[in-house]
Amino acid sequence: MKVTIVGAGNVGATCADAIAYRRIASEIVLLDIREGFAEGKALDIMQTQTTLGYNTKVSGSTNDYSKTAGSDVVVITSGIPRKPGMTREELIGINAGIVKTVAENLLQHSPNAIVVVVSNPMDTMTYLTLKATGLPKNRIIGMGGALDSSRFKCYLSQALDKPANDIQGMVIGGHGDTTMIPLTRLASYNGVPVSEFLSSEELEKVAADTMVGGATLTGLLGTSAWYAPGASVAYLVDSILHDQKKMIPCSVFLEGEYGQNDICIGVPCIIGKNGVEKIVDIKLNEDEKAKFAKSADAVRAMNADLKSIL
Ligand SMILES: NC(=O)C1=CN([C@@H]2O[C@H](COP(=O)(O)OP(=O)(O)OC[C@H]3O[C@@H](n4cnc5c(N)ncnc54)[C@H](O)[C@@H]3O)[C@@H](O)[C@H]2O)C=CC1
Ligand SMILES: O=C([O-])CC(=O)C(=O)O
Repeated sequence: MKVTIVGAGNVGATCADAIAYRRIASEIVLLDIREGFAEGKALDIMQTQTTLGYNTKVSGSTNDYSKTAGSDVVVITSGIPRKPGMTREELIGINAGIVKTVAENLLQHSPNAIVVVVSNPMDTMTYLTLKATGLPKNRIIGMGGALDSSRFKCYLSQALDKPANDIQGMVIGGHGDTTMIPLTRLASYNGVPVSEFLSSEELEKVAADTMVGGATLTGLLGTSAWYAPGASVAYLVDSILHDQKKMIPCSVFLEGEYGQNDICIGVPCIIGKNGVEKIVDIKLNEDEKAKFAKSADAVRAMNADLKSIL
């Protein structure tokens, strides 16, 4: 099984590393526009094979898409990350052109691939990829909810002082500082609602920290995060390639689900070999429904900026 990752920067290379050492794919191609960069990252990853004990083939390419031919999954991480004080939405001017060109190039060589979009503003870049390529909606998946949910569970585990893997929880809505919706009502500690252990003030703090999780890391690092983003992409690719049918919140095209149309936004999905196999329509309460509608309004307003490129 072959995976191509475009953008061999922080997120792309970390994701390649995780896919390789977890043996999720048999072959990985890293592609970047920067001369020699992807080749260097691929060689460095390949030199962990004997110490980490895997045989996945990892190669790099400087903008030669013929090397990506026949990929089962392609991941788009190319573009610029934000700097402290910026929003993800401010990246649209540069990233939209990059994502559109990269998606078109990838599909010329891998016409049957499932496309995972990571570049920000991710929901709008996912919508752009869908509109620009005309691919069926099940084959375009925006990665954001998997990451936001892992941050949500991390903050919950800290507040509860319990292991993160004993926590369940999901974040839906847009992948933005103000558009994410951590579903605190449905989060649990081994099946017991977290509200049994945390006060509403404590839960509100967990939700607020989750929403600005990416901005907090950007402030600390000077550029945006990569370990958890890379691992979240690997988790999603694993569910696709191994047909795991995991329920993962992903940014997907809605046609009536959650009361929305003509938009890509985060909702719980069953992810398997066909990409998005099902959108799970969970019952939201009135407050959650209102938050979702507001989040969709903000994502739709951002999509309007694509007029000049579509
Ligand atoms: N959806 C999500 O949850 C997340 C999204 N991101 C986004 O992912 C993107 C990448 O972030 P980083 O890896 O930290 O940035 P980075 O700057 O480390 O890497 C980006 C790479 O893209 C390459 N690139 C630029 N234009 C290209 C083109 N036309 N073709 C091929 N490669 C090209 C650059 O040379 C660079 O190596 C950013 O837009 C960031 O905001 C980052 C983390 C999480
Ligand atoms: O914060 C950013 O700009 C990158 C990103 O999407 C994340 O880490 O959630």
